[in-house]
Amino acid sequence: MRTLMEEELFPSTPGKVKIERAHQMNRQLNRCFASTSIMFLWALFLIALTASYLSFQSFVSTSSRLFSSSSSSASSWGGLQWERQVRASASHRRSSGFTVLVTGAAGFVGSHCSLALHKRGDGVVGLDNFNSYYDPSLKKARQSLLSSHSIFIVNGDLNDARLLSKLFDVVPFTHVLHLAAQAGVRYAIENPSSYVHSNIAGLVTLLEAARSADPQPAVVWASSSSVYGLNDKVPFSESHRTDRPASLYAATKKAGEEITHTYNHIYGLSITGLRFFTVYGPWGRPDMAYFFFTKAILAGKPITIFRGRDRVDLARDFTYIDDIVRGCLASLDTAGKSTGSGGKKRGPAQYRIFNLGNTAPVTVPTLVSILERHLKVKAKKNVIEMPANGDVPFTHANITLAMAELGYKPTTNLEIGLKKFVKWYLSYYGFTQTGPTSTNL
Ligand SMILES: O=C(O)[C@H]1O[C@H](OP(=O)(O)OP(=O)(O)OC[C@H]2O[C@@H](n3ccc(=O)[nH]c3=O)[C@H](O)[C@@H]2O)[C@H](O)[C@@H](O)[C@@H]1O
Repeated sequence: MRTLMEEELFPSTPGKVKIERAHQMNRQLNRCFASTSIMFLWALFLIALTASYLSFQSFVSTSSRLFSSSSSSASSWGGLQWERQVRASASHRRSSGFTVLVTGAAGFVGSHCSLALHKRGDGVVGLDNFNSYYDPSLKKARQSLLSSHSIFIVNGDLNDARLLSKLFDVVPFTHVLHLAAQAGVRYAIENPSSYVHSNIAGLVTLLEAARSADPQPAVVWASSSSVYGLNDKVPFSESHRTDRPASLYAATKKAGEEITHTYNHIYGLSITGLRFFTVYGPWGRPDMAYFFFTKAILAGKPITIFRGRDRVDLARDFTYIDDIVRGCLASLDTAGKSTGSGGKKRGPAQYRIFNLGNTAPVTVPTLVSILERHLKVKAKKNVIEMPANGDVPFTHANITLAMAELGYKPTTNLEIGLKKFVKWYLSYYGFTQTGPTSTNL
């Protein structure tokens, strides 16, 4: 039995009218088919477009992870949301404000400088690989603090050239404050390659990105008092010998001074190297003696005090963090512009090196007695001869140059500085060492 539809379309006895009607129906159906196919094609096109956008986004973030170096914490960057965060963080609030890329922004000096720059109205974008050289939860806590001031820290490694080039594409940085490094003098015996990775390879990757950037930023970076090595002329002056480093750490910082000179010479990058002298204070580094002595003294555990040959006490020109921050900001303020563009030097550029110290060395036993007083706990002390592991017997900065050119003038002595440190330490860790109790600076 045929259905009515079949009757209409395929009459048993062909006739003109029926054929005409059949053609009419065919045309309607064809029109209908044609519009459905167009809609179908449009739908396919839209689906393909969405799919390719999504896969591009995932490619960007996957490849950024793949190409980032072997930092212990997986980096993540890329995508529109990420670019928006970077741009927002980079925008300055004062007229002619700076736009500064701060490397090592979750570190001790980096977090303090980022906050100080932001507070005076400059734009700051941080970069940090959050490695586990020391407790990453302290780095995360510093990051939270910066984030509460709308400062964004990109999670990535200095050796990730694609990330650096992306950052310079997204933001025309006026300055780079390069503080990311593998720090610590004695750890170089245990893990020498980490110093080469961060302080040599990472530095070169950063300088490559900076010299190719348009505009080229001025670079201010952290060298170290350790470059004076076996120099025994005191106080240490920038013109003294620095060709006898006592540790691999010192050697990589010294190499950094030569490498930055090369980029200044060839590409016209404006360079300021700052030789920091044993920086200490709130939110400090747990690998440094004043920090882990505090932890041990509170826990009733013994501390080891190194002593030099002939029973001479070791001494350091301990420098308080706020003084160092002022020195860093003054260096940025007085930095000349880089002179290159399109990867080529257009004229000579500024190259400077400054000591940032306190000019008042204090012996390690005196440091310990100040801590005992502030903590109101007696330390259990083991005094041993300084092992041959990279240490130097003393440091003492001549800061005449920094005073003249940066207006640098340290104002906090070790007694006051350690009091502030202990206050922060107790509020952050409490007495139990179980974890943070506060995150206020
Ligand atoms: O100013 C610098 O260039 C360097 O300052 C510090 O290095 P350092 O001065 O050796 O600081 P600490 O590791 O805190 O040592 C301070 C003093 O305590 C002594 N110390 C260290 C550890 C220990 O168990 N016992 C001990 O007596 C050291 O010999 C040294 O004299 C930083 O750790 C380096 O990253 C930085 O570059």
